[in-house]
Amino acid sequence: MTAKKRRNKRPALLSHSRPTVTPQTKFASLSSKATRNIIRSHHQLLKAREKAVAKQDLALVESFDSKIAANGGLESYQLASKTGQSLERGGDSSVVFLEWIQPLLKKLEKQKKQLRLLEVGALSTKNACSKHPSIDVTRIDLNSQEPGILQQDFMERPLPKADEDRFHAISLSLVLNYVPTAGDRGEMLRRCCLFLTSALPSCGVADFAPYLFLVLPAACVSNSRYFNVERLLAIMKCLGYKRLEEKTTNKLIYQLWEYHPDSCKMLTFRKEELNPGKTRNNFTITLNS
Ligand SMILES: C[S@@+](CC[C@H](N)C(=O)[O-])C[C@H]1O[C@@H](n2cnc3c(N)ncnc32)[C@H](O)[C@@H]1O
Repeated sequence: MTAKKRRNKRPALLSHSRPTVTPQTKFASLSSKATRNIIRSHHQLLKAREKAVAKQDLALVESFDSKIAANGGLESYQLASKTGQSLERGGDSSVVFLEWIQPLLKKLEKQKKQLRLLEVGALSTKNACSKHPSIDVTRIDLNSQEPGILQQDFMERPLPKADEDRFHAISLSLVLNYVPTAGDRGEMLRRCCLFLTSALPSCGVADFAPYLFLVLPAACVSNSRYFNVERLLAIMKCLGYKRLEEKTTNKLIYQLWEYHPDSCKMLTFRKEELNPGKTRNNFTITLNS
């Protein structure tokens, strides 16, 4: 086997989190590499910072903060991610969500009703779900890029007091992999349950169950030492989610889950080696019962 062929066989890295790029201009391919580098180093610095936080090493935390800032911080990371959303870089993930819920949207459209969607980690007010007349989108992000995006940490969003404050769907597109610790990722999935409602405005759909739209870099589930699709299914099942749809590309895995609160179970999932291998990444999600 030639060296080139061997290189091609190497498993994907987590940071290569965007779908394959159609060959464009020289400039586009250069900046695709640049955006990947920004995304990768931001993720690496965040993870290293989190380890320093766990060790309570304040000097080290500060040094990582300076490095993150020197790299352009969350702002540069968001710009790089936005470039990833552009058409020539694989596009807007909400298009996949819309395709999957098309039949429901048609019914809502006929009745002039709307689906309430919470988009966590929103970078734009102009993506496909924002343009759909039957979707009322609430957008939040740690760092708002536009007036239509509320600057808010989902983990600190006040819990709903009434059903009108809950949503028929939540989008977590490339957000969970941004969360630096495995336990916080599990808590984010659990917290989504508290914001979901099955009380859809009557539009001829019986037994509506709310949705969670999840997008992750494919390598999180296909090439992690501590995680795989079976583990994701087990965690989601125990939280009450049932998988409806799944699509995998070279770079991303998209999933549509339906939430059924009655099927929740209290189980613990710890970090454990599931796929040994030197070239694998360390992504995982843990859950405490
Ligand atoms: C890679 S970008 C994803 C953007 C977009 N959803 C997409 O699919 O391209 C991840 C975004 O999630 C946001 N984010 C991460 N954790 C969050 C949290 N706890 N609450 C709100 N936003 C969060 C980050 O600020 C960042 O802008």
